[in-house]
Amino acid sequence: MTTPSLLSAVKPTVDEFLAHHFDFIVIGGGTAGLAVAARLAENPTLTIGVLEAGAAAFDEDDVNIPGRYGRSLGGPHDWKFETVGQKGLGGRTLPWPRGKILGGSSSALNFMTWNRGNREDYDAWEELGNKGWGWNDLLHIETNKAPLSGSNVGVWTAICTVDPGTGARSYAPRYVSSNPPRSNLHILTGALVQEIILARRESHEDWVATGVRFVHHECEFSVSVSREVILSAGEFDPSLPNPDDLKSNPQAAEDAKDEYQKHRTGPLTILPCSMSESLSHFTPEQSSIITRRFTGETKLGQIEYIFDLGNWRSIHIRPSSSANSSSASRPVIDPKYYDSSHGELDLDIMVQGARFAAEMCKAKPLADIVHQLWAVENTVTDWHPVGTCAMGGNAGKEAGVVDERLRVYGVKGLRVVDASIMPLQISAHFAGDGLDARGFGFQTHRLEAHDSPHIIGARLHLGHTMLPGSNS
Ligand SMILES: Cc1cc2nc3c(=O)[nH]c(=O)nc-3n(C[C@H](O)[C@H](O)[C@H](O)COP(=O)(O)OP(=O)(O)OC[C@H]3O[C@@H](n4cnc5c(N)ncnc54)[C@H](O)[C@@H]3O)c2cc1C
Repeated sequence: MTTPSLLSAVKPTVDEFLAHHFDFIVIGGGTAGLAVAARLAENPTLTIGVLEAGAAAFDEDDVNIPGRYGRSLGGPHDWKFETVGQKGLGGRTLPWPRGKILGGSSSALNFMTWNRGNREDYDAWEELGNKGWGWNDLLHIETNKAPLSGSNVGVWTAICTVDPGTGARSYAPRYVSSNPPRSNLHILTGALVQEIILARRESHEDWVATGVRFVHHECEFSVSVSREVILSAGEFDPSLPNPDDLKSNPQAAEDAKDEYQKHRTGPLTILPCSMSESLSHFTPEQSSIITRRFTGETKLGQIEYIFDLGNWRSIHIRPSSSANSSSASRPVIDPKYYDSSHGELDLDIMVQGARFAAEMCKAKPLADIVHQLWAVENTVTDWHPVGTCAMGGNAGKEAGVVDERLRVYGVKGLRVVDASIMPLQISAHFAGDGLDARGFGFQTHRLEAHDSPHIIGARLHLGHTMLPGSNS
């Protein structure tokens, strides 16, 4: 994993990083961030910088060894977010782990399952007006091997992101492991970006992103960029405040304006970054697509049954630890399980899924190995949130944050490139899968909800029964 090109790209000091003049700055060296950085670096005339809040952990067994998946949950490479209390779950809060590490959630945390959604998932994105995001455009695939050919209904074996040569986890830093090394790509780890610096373009309504401010070893730095800032910090950026707050507080808005005019600093220099709560309100176009999905007219999978051979006894989550940042700066994560206007529908899907699973479990061989059926109160997160900076499509900024080229509305030189841009949930893992992190002694059925408005493809895991002594 620690190839010479990777080592040369990761800068040991902030001074070495700041010695370069960047055309592009990528905020977040995660799953999407490193992919976009590597693609840009293929052009030798460009200089690209990546700022990643977490550490590089190339030689850690819990990261590299596939069989140790799940052990990093709740550890130093996890942001350790949690939802607010969920009314629909009897007030329970759920831990929402996200990767804080070079490689992002693909690195330390994710479970390496690799699959694709249904053709209809992507075509729905395009139908909303996001040109180029339909199945045919995204995947020029000649192959016809289900489930990779646009229909994931039925039974199939998922592909895993494990390197067949080394047997190690294959994750995002592989994007930047080119040979020969790319001398135009520079990565700084331990760099927490706190602000995207915006300036008003002369005689324009629009803003332009000119650089970013970040903290490294408790010192503050800024770095400018000649072309674009690319935000790839995942679905929940804990540091970047939400300028929507200004809308409900006229005095704060006035102060911010004043501060900006005098000093070119403050909240107005920060990008919009929606949270999932606002996304529970669908546009009519989104609602009509979602309604269609549940009428039985489509062949889109709604429930995923995972025959899971994992053993969760050794996995621990610290549910409410906030070791990394103050609670004030943490995002409010409220997926509104079983609670919003679509809550009844979500619950109905879960109940039907559980009933069907119960029927399946009466038949051998499952009947011999599954002991109990878990009820809805055991619903846990499935760790695939999307849509916090969604593509707006036909409805533009009324429905989202970026256009179909992932450019932030109203700001020049700023894009968002990560899972947050997906406007609707897909019926697949997208870089994953969940686990029962609470270490049940008896594994049975477990209900999991896709963490997005709203549940498309709920999961019901048919885990194995814990066998005596099987705690390796
Ligand atoms: C436990 C778990 C299991 C999963 N299992 C699977 C699976 O088996 N298969 C699958 O397909 N998907 C799985 N997923 C989902 C998948 O890993 C994520 O959806 C995907 O990695 C998201 O990619 P991203 O680029 O949007 O964000 P990330 O990969 O999370 O990258 C965001 C990066 O930005 C950094 N960052 C954030 N804020 C800042 C800041 N202010 N300054 C600097 N850096 C910042 C973060 O530290 C992180 O490295 C799983 C997820 C989890 C949590």
